[in-house]
Amino acid sequence: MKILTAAQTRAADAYTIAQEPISSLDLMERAAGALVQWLKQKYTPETPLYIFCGPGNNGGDGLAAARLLHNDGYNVQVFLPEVSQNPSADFTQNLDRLPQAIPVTRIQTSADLLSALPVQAVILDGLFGSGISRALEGLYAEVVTYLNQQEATVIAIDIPSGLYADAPTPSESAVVQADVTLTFERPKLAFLLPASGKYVGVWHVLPIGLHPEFLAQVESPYQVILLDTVKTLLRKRSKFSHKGTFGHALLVGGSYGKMGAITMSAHAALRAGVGLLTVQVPKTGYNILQTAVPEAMVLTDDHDLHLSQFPDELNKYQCIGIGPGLGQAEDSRLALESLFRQKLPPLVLDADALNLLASDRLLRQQLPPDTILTPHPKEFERLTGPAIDDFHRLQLLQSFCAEHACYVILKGAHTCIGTPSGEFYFNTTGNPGMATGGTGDVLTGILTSLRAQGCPALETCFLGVYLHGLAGDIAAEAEGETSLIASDLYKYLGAAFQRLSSR
Ligand SMILES: NC(=O)C1=CN([C@@H]2O[C@H](COP(=O)(O)OP(=O)(O)OC[C@H]3O[C@@H](n4cnc5c(N)ncnc54)[C@H](OP(=O)(O)O)[C@@H]3O)[C@@H](O)[C@H]2O)[C@@H](O)CC1
Ligand SMILES: [K+]
Repeated sequence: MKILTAAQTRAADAYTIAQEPISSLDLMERAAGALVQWLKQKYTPETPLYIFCGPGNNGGDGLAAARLLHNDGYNVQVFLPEVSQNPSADFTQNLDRLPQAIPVTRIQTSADLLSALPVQAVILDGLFGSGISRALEGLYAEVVTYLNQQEATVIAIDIPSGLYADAPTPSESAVVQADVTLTFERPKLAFLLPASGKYVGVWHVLPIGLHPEFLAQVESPYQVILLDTVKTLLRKRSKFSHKGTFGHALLVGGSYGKMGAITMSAHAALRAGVGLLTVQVPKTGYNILQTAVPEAMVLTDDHDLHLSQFPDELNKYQCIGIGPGLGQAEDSRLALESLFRQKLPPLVLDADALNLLASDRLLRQQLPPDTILTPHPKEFERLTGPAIDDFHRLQLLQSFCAEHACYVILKGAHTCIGTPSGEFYFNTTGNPGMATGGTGDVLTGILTSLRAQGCPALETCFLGVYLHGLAGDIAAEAEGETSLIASDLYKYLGAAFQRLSSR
């Protein structure tokens, strides 16, 4: 699903108004109707609803929703911060249509704000939407600060007020801290990035019927990965298949004190369906691997404690995953250097393999094309240099992927896949319980396994990150987010595959 910029959203709006055709006021009515439908499913008419409306169309949505909710018997009050400004036409029309029975409080100074709103109340934030053009200051900033102090639930209309949809929000701006954001038609880029996403709370997309022709034609490098896409990538196992049909993967990693990492990758690779798995570890890891993962074949390095070589006959593997628990010994860097000079099957690089790459520019230049790299933001910035903000980090991601013709899976709350041709795909599964040691090792195992089974690089990234997050979500349902540990991810990977194929 494509993500649109604020400018593209305005263009979609205009296109829909012209082509459907529909008046701008009726389109606002449709947006308000979608809000009201969502709210009615969640709250009873007795819930006190406090609707704060700014001067633009976001405020217009709030006013239209106030009327519709009131007509359905809901307990609604409206608050209008009064700042000398030209309100939008649709705001004015909806203010004129507001039933007399709805109490309206005009806020001229912060003294007009009530002391505290009831805890069980719901605040609708309709101050500003995607039309924000500068930092929120003065009375608006005071209203935002007041809203952020309330214990009542805050639901942002379209986007938390003050937040920029597709650019860095000025640091001096007041921004509403929402519990829930009900956004129209498409999520906004700001929802998916850490510095801005923290204001958004849980977000839901409400379709409002923007013109499908426009949405199909508009070009955007930003997309979110949804279930419907991922489902189509799952392959059925044919009756006459055998273990050779599902590829042979090689995982390389582990060092003294870090054998757990490569062990978890191995478990995950097997659970993700690879036919055969070989794991190369330093001698110290032999018994550990053979005992913990009896399904895997084990090769040992000449070195006792860390890796210093790769096995011969690499062409018998369909994918090599390198990095979990590897360590950063000079021997291992030299081994990578000689590996990159060979003709290789597809690679997945993680953890210390990325740190070794970061420390050696020449090694980076030899990175084989189509490699999948899986850094977290710190590992990523070791490769590219520091990012000024989340948007700059995306630019760095784009240029790194283009320069090295590789796929980078930048891990985070909404993991982002960067491609050699400059697109960004954001994942929608996963939860904060997964912020625990070893979950990245599990992802490496899944990706290596899928790639070895013949999945092309981009599809491997889609399926891998989606399944990894989904396994995390199922694990969190069963174990709770706090107690979730990395091994739960491969424990519930089978359930994730099943859920994906049954939906
Ligand atoms: N296509 C869709 O999806 C649909 C979208 N819809 C809704 O429309 C919303 C977008 O509406 P919008 O363009 O009127 O913008 P919105 O944010 O309400 O206000 C802009 C006003 O605020 C002003 N202003 C800006 N910054 C300011 C500041 N810091 N401090 C003070 N003032 C500031 C600005 O003034 P100016 O910058 O011109 O000086 C202008 O007057 C969108 O989020 C959604 O809710 C639906 O109704 C229907 C379909
Ligand atoms: K808002």
